[in-house]
Amino acid sequence: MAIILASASPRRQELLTQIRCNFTVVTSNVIEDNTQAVPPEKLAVIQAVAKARDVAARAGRNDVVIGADTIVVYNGQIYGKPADRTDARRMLTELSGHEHCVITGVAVVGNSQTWSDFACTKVTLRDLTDEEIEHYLATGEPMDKAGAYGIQGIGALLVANISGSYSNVVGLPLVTLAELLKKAGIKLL
Ligand SMILES: Cc1cn([C@H]2C[C@H](O)[C@@H](COP(=O)(O)OP(=O)(O)OP(=O)(O)O)O2)c(=O)[nH]c1=O
Repeated sequence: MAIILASASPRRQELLTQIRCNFTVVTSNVIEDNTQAVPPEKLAVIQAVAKARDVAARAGRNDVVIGADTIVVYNGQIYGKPADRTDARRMLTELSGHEHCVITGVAVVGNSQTWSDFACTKVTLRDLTDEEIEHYLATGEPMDKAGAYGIQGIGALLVANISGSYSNVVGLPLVTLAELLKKAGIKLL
């Protein structure tokens, strides 16, 4: 039995390493579509399940595959990874000074079964000046991150408040994941 992380995200790899989980990485070929007409929590779970199942189809029978999908939700809108710098600027301008939700769907696939769940963390960005947004864009950090910021990086300077799981914001809610892995017969602690 081996644990496979179906993710290209270095943050997810770091979080799994942090909890001393032995795993290998196989990236999925799933193309995300944040325009699907389903509630945001469901969208994140659907995409996490799709990523895990895509890799599970190519994995061994006894392997356990983890998939995840992170989105930001504010004012009824979904913010995924920005398309370009203009899109990142728009996201940061809209999120500035407001509380939003970071939702990560997680899926564990093993033994032809799927277990899935999501976590939701409330994050408030402080009021950002146009100059601060430009400086942050210039770091390049926003480009591969949902909502165009990374709480674990320079983006920490944008965050006024967080309520809920921190690892969820970084891309993998570890307590939620541990519960799913337990159902699949894997105890982390
Ligand atoms: C809000 C926020 C998001 N993120 C990241 C986590 C995710 O990697 C990314 C959202 O993109 P995802 O589509 O969830 O994941 P990904 O494309 O990076 O990787 P894969 O699909 O292969 O698993 O945003 C941070 O790193 N820090 C943050 O503070």
